[in-house]
Amino acid sequence: MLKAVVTDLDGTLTDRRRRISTAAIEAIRNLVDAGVPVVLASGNTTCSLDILCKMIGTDGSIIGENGGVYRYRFDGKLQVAGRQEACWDAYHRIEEHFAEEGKALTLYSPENRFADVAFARTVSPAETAEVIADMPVRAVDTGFAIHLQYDGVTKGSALAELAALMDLVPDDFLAIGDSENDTEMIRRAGVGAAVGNAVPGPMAAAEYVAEKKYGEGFVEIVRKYRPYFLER
Ligand SMILES: O=C(O)COP(=O)(O)O
Ligand SMILES: [Mg+2]
Repeated sequence: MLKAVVTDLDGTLTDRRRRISTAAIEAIRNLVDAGVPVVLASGNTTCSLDILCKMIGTDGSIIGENGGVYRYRFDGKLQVAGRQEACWDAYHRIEEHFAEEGKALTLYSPENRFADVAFARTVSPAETAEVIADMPVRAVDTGFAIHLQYDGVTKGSALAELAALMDLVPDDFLAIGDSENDTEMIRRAGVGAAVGNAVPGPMAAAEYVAEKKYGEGFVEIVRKYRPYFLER
């Protein structure tokens, strides 16, 4: 029996251009109205997730910064995991490395991040990962940005912590995603699923891969597993 949903945002509820699927929003509202909690789990910042939760109509439970922050409901305390200083050390080394090739990096909303460091995919994600291979920080390519995150911190580790705050366990969740940053969450959830546009990592970890892509894939997955939810 499933009790809650945890879903990625970019590439799962949105398309390549980050336009949100209205069908996916409807599917989330139907779940919420049936008493099924829906958690947004993203590489995005807390403030951007907050606006989305309000407008979609969830209770504000979120995982942000790829697991670096999480919070139960709007009025819960924001929990911060990992070590952002270590991510900044890694960032400075990457910055120097690419500066030698004449390439400057573009940071994404550093003023709103408490745990990770994110920047534009204007440099090779693989080369970025190599530059910091000996550091306790991983470079994660989401297809939308490159994120630097402290070892062991993932959407999956945050799911375990957040589930406890919700009086649940990861096994109670249906998890849905599309990118490398979703693999651990998909693996740890009771049921892990990937949308049709997913990259190989989360696809291999998923027990079900949707035929459809992006928001339509999300809706397909929710429909498939709807009978397994306990309505409250
Ligand atoms: O912030 C990103 O780079 C991607 O965000 P996502 O985890 O919602 O796909
Ligand atoms: Mg994504």
